[in-house]
Amino acid sequence: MNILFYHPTFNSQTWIAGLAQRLPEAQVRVWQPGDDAPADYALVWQPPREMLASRSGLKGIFALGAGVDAILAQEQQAPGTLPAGVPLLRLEDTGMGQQMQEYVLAYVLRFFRRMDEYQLQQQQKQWQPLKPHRQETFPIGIMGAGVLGQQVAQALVGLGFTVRCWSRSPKQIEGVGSFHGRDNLPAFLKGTRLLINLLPNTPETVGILDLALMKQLAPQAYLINAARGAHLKEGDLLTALEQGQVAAAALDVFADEPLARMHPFWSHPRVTVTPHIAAVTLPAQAMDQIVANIRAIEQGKTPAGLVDRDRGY
Ligand SMILES: NC(=O)C1=CN([C@@H]2O[C@H](COP(=O)(O)OP(=O)(O)OC[C@H]3O[C@@H](n4cnc5c(N)ncnc54)[C@H](OP(=O)(O)O)[C@@H]3O)[C@@H](O)[C@H]2O)C=CC1
Ligand SMILES: O=C(O)C(=O)CO
Repeated sequence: MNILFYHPTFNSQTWIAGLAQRLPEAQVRVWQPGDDAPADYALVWQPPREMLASRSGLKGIFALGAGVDAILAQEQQAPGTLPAGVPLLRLEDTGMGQQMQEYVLAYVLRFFRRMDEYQLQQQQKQWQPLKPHRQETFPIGIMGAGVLGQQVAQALVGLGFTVRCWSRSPKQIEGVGSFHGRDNLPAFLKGTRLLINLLPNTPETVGILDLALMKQLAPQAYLINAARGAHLKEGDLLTALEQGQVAAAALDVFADEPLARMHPFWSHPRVTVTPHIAAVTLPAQAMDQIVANIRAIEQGKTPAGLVDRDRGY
């Protein structure tokens, strides 16, 4: 069994050694330009087109992350990047669920306890208690109720918040209100005081976080975007902040990353910027899942994390 590995920044030796330990029967190699030797599986993130194009014999391509928008966009821009008919798989959780719970809870509590405003008051040496928000009037809405969204919802319910989620198909999540489909998006948004985005970036969801959507939220709403920058109309958020429709935002992802040094988000008093760190790929847990999936495929079983290329996630 031959396995190819390519990631622009990860330490490839960590992955080569970890895969060899988990799959001793495999020969694992880092792809180099010009390498067209046979391979059964490829583990990739932002692969150069030549790595996989017209490569025959692949039984699976593993994206080294949860979101596959980038690799699907590569295929759109350079057809053949992903050989047709080869299963594309993504990481499902592998430690990203807990990280996302931590990230989102940090900002939910920052906004719910008005710590963002106390931080601004401190800069003015202002000793001024503020009227606390109350959970009864602070409903939280999560866009995306998949692997990450559900874990975040359960953590928030555990803290006593009222939580609703929005997904493509109906969901049954204990203690969480469920809305699905575009027709029910207004009902999901109505009254939502804090909105969390955990959607995949697809042709249906790109640009979904625009001013029209923000205006459907409760006044002085909060936004946490930990999904993709492509979801957010950045200028619309600045307008919503200026108009008071949005009180504050925590953003982990941006239309262009790294965020340009001159971007207004860096200095905006009501915007918090983090450098796409909400939930990172953890090699050990990722390799455990990938190896389990390889073994499933070898045994003719259905692996976890299969991507529907047409659907985009
Ligand atoms: N900032 C960061 O560090 C990280 C960001 N991410 C981002 O988080 C995203 C979510 O990850 P994950 O939870 O694993 O993904 P999943 O595929 O498990 O969940 C996606 C959810 O979005 C819903 N959805 C998809 N399309 C639509 C639509 N058109 N309308 C309504 N709902 C829709 C799905 O609905 P249904 O269940 O009905 O199919 C599902 O509930 C990733 O795609 C990635 O972009 C992920 C990891 C880290
Ligand atoms: O896994 C993902 O999709 C991420 O955004 C982590 O970088």
